Amino acid sequence: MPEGKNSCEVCRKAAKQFCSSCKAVFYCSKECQKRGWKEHKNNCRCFSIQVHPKYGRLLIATRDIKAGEVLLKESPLLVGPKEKSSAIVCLGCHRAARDYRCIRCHYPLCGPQCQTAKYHKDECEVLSRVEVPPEFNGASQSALSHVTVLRVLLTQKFDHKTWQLISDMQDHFAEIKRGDLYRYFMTNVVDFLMKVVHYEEADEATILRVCGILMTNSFEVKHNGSRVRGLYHTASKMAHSCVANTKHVFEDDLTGVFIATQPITKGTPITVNYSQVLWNTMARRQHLKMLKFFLCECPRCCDATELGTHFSTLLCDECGSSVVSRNPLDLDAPWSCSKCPHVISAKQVRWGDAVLYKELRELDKSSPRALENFLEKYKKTLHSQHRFFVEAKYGLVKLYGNSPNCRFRDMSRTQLENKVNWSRSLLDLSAVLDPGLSLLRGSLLFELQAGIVALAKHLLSNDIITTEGAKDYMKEAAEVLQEATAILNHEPDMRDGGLNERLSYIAQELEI
Ligand SMILES: C[S@@+](CC[C@H](N)C(=O)[O-])C[C@H]1O[C@@H](n2cnc3c(N)ncnc32)[C@H](O)[C@@H]1O
Repeated sequence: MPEGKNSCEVCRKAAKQFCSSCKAVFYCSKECQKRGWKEHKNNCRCFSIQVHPKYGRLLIATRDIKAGEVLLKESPLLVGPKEKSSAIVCLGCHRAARDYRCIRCHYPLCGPQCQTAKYHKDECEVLSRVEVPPEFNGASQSALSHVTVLRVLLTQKFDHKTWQLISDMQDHFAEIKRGDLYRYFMTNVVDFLMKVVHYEEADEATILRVCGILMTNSFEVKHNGSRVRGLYHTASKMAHSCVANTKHVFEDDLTGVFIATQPITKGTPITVNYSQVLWNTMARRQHLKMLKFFLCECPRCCDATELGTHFSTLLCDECGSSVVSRNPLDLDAPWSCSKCPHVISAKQVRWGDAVLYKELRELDKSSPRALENFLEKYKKTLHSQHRFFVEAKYGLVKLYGNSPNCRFRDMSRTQLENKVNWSRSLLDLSAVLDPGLSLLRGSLLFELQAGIVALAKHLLSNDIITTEGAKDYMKEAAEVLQEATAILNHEPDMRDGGLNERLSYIAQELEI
């Protein structure tokens, strides 16, 4: 609660009441608060934008924030196709496009109804200058990457306020000019827009800057079942952390809703994870370096054990103990065993990582057997909480009981116990890497409650536990489900009947 002598924002009299949302502005009475709201509502926020010497602009909490609080709701400045995607989206509504093409520009639409859609209207005239439109069959994943860049460039002409807000965003122009992405952007976007689309209103440097702005600041947004990218003015100022304190969801109208997943203390940064929680340090840092142009040095990245989770840890060939990098911030640092003198070179570790990554990608993820075999095969190579083990176990937790290949009634006691035990151990991991009200925690709790009920049913029908014993399982399952529901209710997919649908499916499968 704010302290000291304060004056009313409206009439300047001494004031004791304050805005309960931002807690930064005072009023002497309810009447003054009502009168002041019209002006205050635009500034009523629980954070301020500050400049950090290393991170640049970022959001800092201006008061203590509770887990679950909505920090920000914001409409996008602009959305459009992703930089790379194998799915071709309709430029009118962003649903998956099939064979229909715009009668004017011949770019993908889902049907005549999207011909004049607001997203496509302005760009259509420009795109219709392309003499031979590119092939839009998903073979070229960047076939539509120039469209979003063009949408930004067109705001210069049609929506100057949006253009100003976007062009104020960080672009990492210098890094792009001297980095690996320069050629890629030149070929796929700059040359295409200048030489094929004959877009003459912007020069090479402006187009490259827009590529950099989109790369640095875009959020991935689900829209009409497809994934597109969107620019959000204030949210784009959030700094990255590999253990972030917010999550975000997008409403049907693309409003971004940013929610605190854990308590945030006044004066500390409000953060988002630009990378993936379930990637290990090597993968996250490479990804951030390549696409966001910085090397993360957060506590998780600095710690070879990834905050004690052993998410990157290998097992020693010689003695079976843990092997971790001597310096996780240096990609070339050797990895050494915690017990014996065995050392593995960074090159060997990277090679092994790439091989296992490929093997896991190529596995049939709908087959429990394939994932179980992977765990068996590498149990002497990877720590039980290594990223790839976690991926396989999480895959199995989601598969067990939820797939026609693996229905509860066909599962063995070991499989049911694994669903429960792995959900619990993954929850411990998520408490460190994605703490609080995260989607990961919500999903794991949901699977845990289903696993507990299924296991209880199995044990009861095989006379391993009594009805009294089964009640304890059900009591725990009910508590776990309550927490899962509270978290998952933030998710648009789950809120609108999705959660009930999943619960009905499980109840049907379990015949309860
Ligand atoms: C989406 S922008 C965030 C806003 C930006 N700082 C600005 O001033 O506009 C992302 C960029 O912020 C910087 N940044 C964000 N989080 C960072 C972190 N944890 N460490 C270093 N740089 C960070 C990087 O330059 C990154 O490319």
